[in-house]
Amino acid sequence: MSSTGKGRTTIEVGPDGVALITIIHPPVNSLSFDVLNGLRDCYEQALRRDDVKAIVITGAKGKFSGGFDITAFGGIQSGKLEQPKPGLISVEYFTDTFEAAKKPSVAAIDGLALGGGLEIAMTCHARISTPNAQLGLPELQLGILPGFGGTQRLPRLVGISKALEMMLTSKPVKAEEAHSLGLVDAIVSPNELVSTARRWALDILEGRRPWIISLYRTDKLDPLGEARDIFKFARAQARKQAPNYRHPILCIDSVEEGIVSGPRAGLWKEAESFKELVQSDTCKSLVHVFFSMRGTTKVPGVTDRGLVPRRVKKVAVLGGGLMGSGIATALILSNYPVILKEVNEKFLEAGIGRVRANLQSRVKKGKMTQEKFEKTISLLKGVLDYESFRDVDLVIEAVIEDVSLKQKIFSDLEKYCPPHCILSSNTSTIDLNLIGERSKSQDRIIGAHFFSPAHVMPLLEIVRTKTTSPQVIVDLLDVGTKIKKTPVVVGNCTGFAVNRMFFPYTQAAMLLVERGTDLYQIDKAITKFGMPMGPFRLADLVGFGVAVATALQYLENFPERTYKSLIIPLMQEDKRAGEASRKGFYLYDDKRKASPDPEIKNYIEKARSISDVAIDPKLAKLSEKDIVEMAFFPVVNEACRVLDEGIAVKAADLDIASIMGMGFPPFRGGVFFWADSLGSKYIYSRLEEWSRAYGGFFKPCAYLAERASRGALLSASMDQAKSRL
Ligand SMILES: C[C@H](O)CC(=O)SCCNC(=O)CCNC(=O)[C@H](O)C(C)(C)COP(=O)(O)OP(=O)(O)OC[C@H]1O[C@@H](n2cnc3c(N)ncnc32)[C@H](O)[C@@H]1OP(=O)(O)O
Repeated sequence: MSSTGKGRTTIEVGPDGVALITIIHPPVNSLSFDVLNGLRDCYEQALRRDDVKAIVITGAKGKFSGGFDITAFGGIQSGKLEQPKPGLISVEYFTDTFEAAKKPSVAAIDGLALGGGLEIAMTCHARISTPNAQLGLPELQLGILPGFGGTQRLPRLVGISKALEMMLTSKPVKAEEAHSLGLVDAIVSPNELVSTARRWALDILEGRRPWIISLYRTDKLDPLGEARDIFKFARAQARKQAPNYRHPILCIDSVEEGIVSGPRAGLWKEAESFKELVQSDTCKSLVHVFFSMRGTTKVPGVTDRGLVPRRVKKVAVLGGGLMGSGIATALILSNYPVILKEVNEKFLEAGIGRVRANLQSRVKKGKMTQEKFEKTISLLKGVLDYESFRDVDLVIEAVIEDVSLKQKIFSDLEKYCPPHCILSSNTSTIDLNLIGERSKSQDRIIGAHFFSPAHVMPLLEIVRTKTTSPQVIVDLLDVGTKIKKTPVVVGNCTGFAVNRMFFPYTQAAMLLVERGTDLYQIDKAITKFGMPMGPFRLADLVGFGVAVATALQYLENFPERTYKSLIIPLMQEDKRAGEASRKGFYLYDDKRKASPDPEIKNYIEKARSISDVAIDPKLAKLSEKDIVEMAFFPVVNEACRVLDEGIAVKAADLDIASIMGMGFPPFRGGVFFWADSLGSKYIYSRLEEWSRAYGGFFKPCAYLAERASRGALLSASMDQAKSRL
């Protein structure tokens, strides 16, 4: 096995005869190959030494282990790191060395025991944890399955159903639940952790406590017939929820193999599947997403200056509409006191009502207790004037998209808010320089663009102007993280990053329909590609009003590449406004179920004749692949412009923005990651071909042309791209 030179494992033998093995690999004690080899060496030493009677395994600095070292996947996938032969770690190390040892071992778990971390703990003969421990097998979120025996041991410790739930959702359980499930044997305070584990290990040795080998437990397993039903149900659910994923099915298969043919057969099945999945495109994409998500808070020239985020103690939200109330909900859910300002009692009441309803829906779903509801809503205060703005640290303006109204608000804010207060706008398209035109506080004006519904959607687009101070960006990044959003910092322009990328997608769909492609086929192909819904279903959901307002902004700013379609305006004339009016591209019943509407063809024909567009026989029978490419290559093209203009700092940020803001399938790694898997040359040549046939909308931008001419990656930074020459 190759070495990565990362992390180590120490062994210390106490006078009680217990060897304490500690995993040391900051920040999360991940299991690099060095750590895994070190662990085996420590175990072998402990087993060899006569002065060692029992073993305790723990992790340094309050973390047991965050699992296998995810940075090693890149090396394995590119061939730079040799992938160990199947079974080396799960069978030879974990099963035949650790678990089968003639000396008992106990895991002392503080903080995290995730993935391979929990898998080590499950090979021990008992597990003691602190109250704040979290235990789980989140491997599926990376496109793999637990590969160190987790698919075999977890079902035997907590039962098949619970184990499948934990693996398929990737959600960890907290110590208390782990204890009630039997995954943890005792919970003790952090300062008693290691001493309790030591005693426990000696108790096992001396027969005062049972010596349990998890792999061979059967008491929690359902009888075979019932188990088969559980597997059948789990497979059906997995296929329904993630039809593009193979790894959940392979995970279920491994668990089933262990139940049907015995745990050793299960271990081998798991090992073979792990080997296959590590090399899959899904794993490559999801690992890229994992690191890219963590990279969005690293902004050169901003987060590398040693600035410490200032504490935001009170926030004001202006406007209690859909966005404002969602934003207020997100803030109070993370314990920020919020004042919500509206223009009159009626609107204020409606705004507060929306926040209450957002929280109530959590109570109904069992995600929030009534007591917590009361406590959370008490953080919200409604106001009608600016008097209580004198001590706010952050304002988020979320009124309608009206430039002069926003300008007035920002000049008012300057009068009432303290000089340190961050002045942000939730605008989704309007240039921030325009909004702040009548204000002198240019350095503290920033965009805080949330996505609807704001208390649910995970992305926060932080928009900086040329004058926004780095301190203000750092402050908002901190608030974003605290309210559990993934913040992406972008530059100021019409539509910022997400909407700019998104716009050509809907336009391409309109262009295709006007030239003969079936709109329901388009939605079907795009959904199959992995988007949560197709462009037409989405336009219905968002509402045509929003679609038209955005289109106008684009037409004004990017006329050369805005495709003008009349389909939506014609539908609006007939009071079709999308799902809210029960009629859009689809018809909606009482349960919001969408069905195709035969009348749609009339609007399409009318739009075609007014615009003098003819049906193109090629486009009338496009393959699903072509539909996807014609809808998304214009998105790639726009993403290249966004990057080239410096609106985004790095391509990976746009990958995250596309996944979290547009719903781009995470298993494709984001818009750039996907584009690079196809190659810049190919994308360029197709866009060129379409731009000759269908006009400037498809014209590849200079950045794309330049990268294609060199065969360079679209995502590579300038330096990287040049070094490929
Ligand atoms: C064979 C086995 O079955 C396969 C496996 O074990 S696969 C790995 C399974 N484990 C996981 O999926 C856990 C992944 N990690 C996480 O979910 C979260 O990082 C966490 C809950 C451990 C910690 O979360 P949090 O405290 O918010 O810190 P977070 O910013 O995410 O991570 C801190 C740093 O540790 C890194 N890190 C976290 N887990 C890591 C891992 N398993 N390997 C390598 N690096 C890891 C992060 O990239 C980040 O690095 P950075 O500071 O350079 O950006």
